[in-house]
Amino acid sequence: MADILIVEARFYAHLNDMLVAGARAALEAEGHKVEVLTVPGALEIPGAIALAAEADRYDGFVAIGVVIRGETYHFEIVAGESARAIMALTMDGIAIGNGILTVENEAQALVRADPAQKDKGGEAAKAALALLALQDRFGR
Ligand SMILES: Nc1c(NC[C@H](O)[C@H](O)[C@H](O)CO)[nH]c(=O)[nH]c1=O
Ligand SMILES: CC(=O)[C@@H](O)COP(=O)(O)O
Repeated sequence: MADILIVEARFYAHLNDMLVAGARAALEAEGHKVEVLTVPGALEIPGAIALAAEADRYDGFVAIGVVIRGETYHFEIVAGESARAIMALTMDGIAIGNGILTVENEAQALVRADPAQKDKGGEAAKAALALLALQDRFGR
């Protein structure tokens, strides 16, 4: 049994609820313990994971959020920098599944967030578990 922290950016609450539900279901189906930490936006997710990882209480993390393209370059910053920083933490050996959607519109997000459709929250949770299994395999 692993202790997993879901870090969710509640920028689009109704979409996040679906993503978190999918992630939680995938983790609890395999008997893992789940906590949820909420931050304002996707840009805060990597910093929150870095802080939580220092506390040494969690085996792995699932990043949950939705970034929808607006009118300005802000989309590129939020989508790209959150992914870049999560990847940097992953390369430091922290098991993170990235479930931050980066989409053109809400319709794309709905299909991907819905656990009964593309279930990207559940997919991210399974990715975190896959990295944890690799840590076990390689003795980290
Ligand atoms: N536009 C979106 C944001 N923007 C907010 C940033 O993530 C951040 O909270 C702010 O710049 C303060 O540091 N966040 C999302 O999660 N989704 C968006 O579409
Ligand atoms: C992440 C975004 O692109 C969006 O929320 C910001 O919208 P805008 O570029 O229209 O300010």
